[in-house]
Amino acid sequence: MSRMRHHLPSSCQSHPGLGPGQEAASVRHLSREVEPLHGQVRCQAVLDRFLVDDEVYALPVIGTAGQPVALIDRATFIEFFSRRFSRDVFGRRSIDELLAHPRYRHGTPLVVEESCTVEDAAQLIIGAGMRHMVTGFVVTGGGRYRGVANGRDLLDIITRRKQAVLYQMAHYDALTGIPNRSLFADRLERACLEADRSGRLVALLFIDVDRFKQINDSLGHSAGDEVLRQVVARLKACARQVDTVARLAGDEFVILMEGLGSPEQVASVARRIVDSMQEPVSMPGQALVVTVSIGSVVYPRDDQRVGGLLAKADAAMYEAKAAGRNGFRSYSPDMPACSTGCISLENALRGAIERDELELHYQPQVDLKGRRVLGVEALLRWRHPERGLVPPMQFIPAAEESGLIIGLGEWVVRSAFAQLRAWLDAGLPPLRMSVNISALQFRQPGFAAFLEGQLALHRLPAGCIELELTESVLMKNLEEVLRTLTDIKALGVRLAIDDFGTGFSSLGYLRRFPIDRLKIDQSFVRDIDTTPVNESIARAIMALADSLSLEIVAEGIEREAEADVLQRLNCQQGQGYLFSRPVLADGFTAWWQASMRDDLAFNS
Ligand SMILES: Nc1nc2c(ncn2[C@@H]2O[C@@H]3COP(=O)(O)O[C@H]4[C@@H](O)[C@H](n5cnc6c(=O)[nH]c(N)nc65)O[C@@H]4COP(=O)(O)O[C@H]3[C@H]2O)c(=O)[nH]1
Repeated sequence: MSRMRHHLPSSCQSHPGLGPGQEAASVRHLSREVEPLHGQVRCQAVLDRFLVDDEVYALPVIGTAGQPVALIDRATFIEFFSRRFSRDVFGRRSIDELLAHPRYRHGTPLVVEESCTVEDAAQLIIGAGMRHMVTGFVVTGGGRYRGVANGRDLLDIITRRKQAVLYQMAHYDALTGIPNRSLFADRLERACLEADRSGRLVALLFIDVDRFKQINDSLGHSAGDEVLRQVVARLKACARQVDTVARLAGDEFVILMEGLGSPEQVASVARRIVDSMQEPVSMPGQALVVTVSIGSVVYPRDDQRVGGLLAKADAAMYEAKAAGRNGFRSYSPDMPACSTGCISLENALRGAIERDELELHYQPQVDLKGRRVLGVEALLRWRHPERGLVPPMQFIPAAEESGLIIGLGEWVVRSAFAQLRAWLDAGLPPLRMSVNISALQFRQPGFAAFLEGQLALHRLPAGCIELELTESVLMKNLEEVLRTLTDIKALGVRLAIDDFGTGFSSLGYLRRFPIDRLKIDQSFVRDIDTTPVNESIARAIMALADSLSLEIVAEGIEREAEADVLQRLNCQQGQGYLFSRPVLADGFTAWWQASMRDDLAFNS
């Protein structure tokens, strides 16, 4: 039996795309030492090892010259062994005879040097055949056998790596490199919890660059960007090392100060910032004086609710602006709770259903080969009277925080079901409707009963409905989640995991939960034709879905080249702007009918 040896690519030691502080992980960390067996040993010994040690997923076989010649994986072996005839045959025969069995296809092992990076190992697996994702591979050090590694652990590491890059993108501001609003919100919450325990104070400084719009409009965006970068450098120089300097949006910054003994320290930092701005900002060919207005608030003195602090610091900042800019105000209760620029999203969202401001947009899911419509995803939009069409990511987090998502989510289910009924009544062919369900909605007692009622009300076959859940929904209270999933599944409704790969990606739950489909997150689909690590991840997810008999759909396909790669990887279903953007029901109906006519014309 021949053995495949793979040489370390030159890129092994470092890898592009890693975030700061991330080092290239090697497969050394993945290997488990498993004593190899010899080909002459009886199969009974293999079975004994698998039965005794739950953690062993594959056993290496060593040839006469001491080189690894095969891997016997648990799943295949146990399956063969437990067949009635095999129990006698394999129990008495040698491993060599087992490996000669035509149905035992996992003989040839993939051999990888322990210093190889996990990304390069993934590439090797792709080259050698995805079965190694299930069987694992042999790890050698200096050419000698060191252990075996599990393909799923490899996938886990690559996914976590990708998550770290996504984390950086999701939590840090790209222009200035400082924490963004989301990371700041997280740190603020933790700082206040700590203050409750320690009895110390937390302060927020809300900083707005004066007349920034004019700078941007007159000098251009790149000059505006440079001003913001230099302002950030000064804010950092004035803050203490332990403080968080974050960018909220545009020209709005915030400094979070924790562990304060008295509020006086806040004013002195604010004064230092105002003073530091006296030095002009140097731009190519000119020097520009930039000033800032600052408002501050102290927790718990000014507000005991974490959620109210930012609005109060903002209100204090507006007072500083109103007093002539280039100055500082600390919050006092006679200031309006919310500044003129601050619109309470939560209040505006309350009553959005009654005011008929919500809309569902529909985006098709197609079969990548024939481009026929297989299903449609309902996506929520809020048509705000002043702001226009608001995308869900701008209001769903607030709706989740306030609990409003439960009412909104029910509205989405009712409306999507009614739309599907309307399409069926209009004589259109049945299609699958996917609906996003938030964690809070999913955890509502009686959620499955609500679904059952809506299915009956709209006379829909349950198999036409698919709920899209994010991984985070599934990760808490596993037993309870499993009960709800089982109740929903009992109705016949399908279940999909949205944004697969970006969350916790615990492979354990995939096996436990009655999931039908995985949606490969769009961050892995983006530029898959030119980004090998995205291709590796998509391929690995596909192999995983295949081994667990799950359907798979790729989201966020924008270009033909991306669709081509996905098809080559055997992904059969896709969704994305390439086929259609999410549109209102009428727009979708027209698009759908046109695509059916094209199909007919093509086939006649
Ligand atoms: N760049 C790019 N984007 C594409 C492409 N194709 C689709 N998209 C966008 O990708 C998102 C896919 O939805 P999702 O992963 O379920 O992610 C959804 C979902 O998690 C959440 N959401 C939307 N509607 C609802 C809802 O009714 N209930 C709940 N709980 N969440 C919802 O908001 C997220 C964002 O929704 P949208 O803004 O509508 O953004 C949608 C869609 O417009 C493409 O080719 N390129």
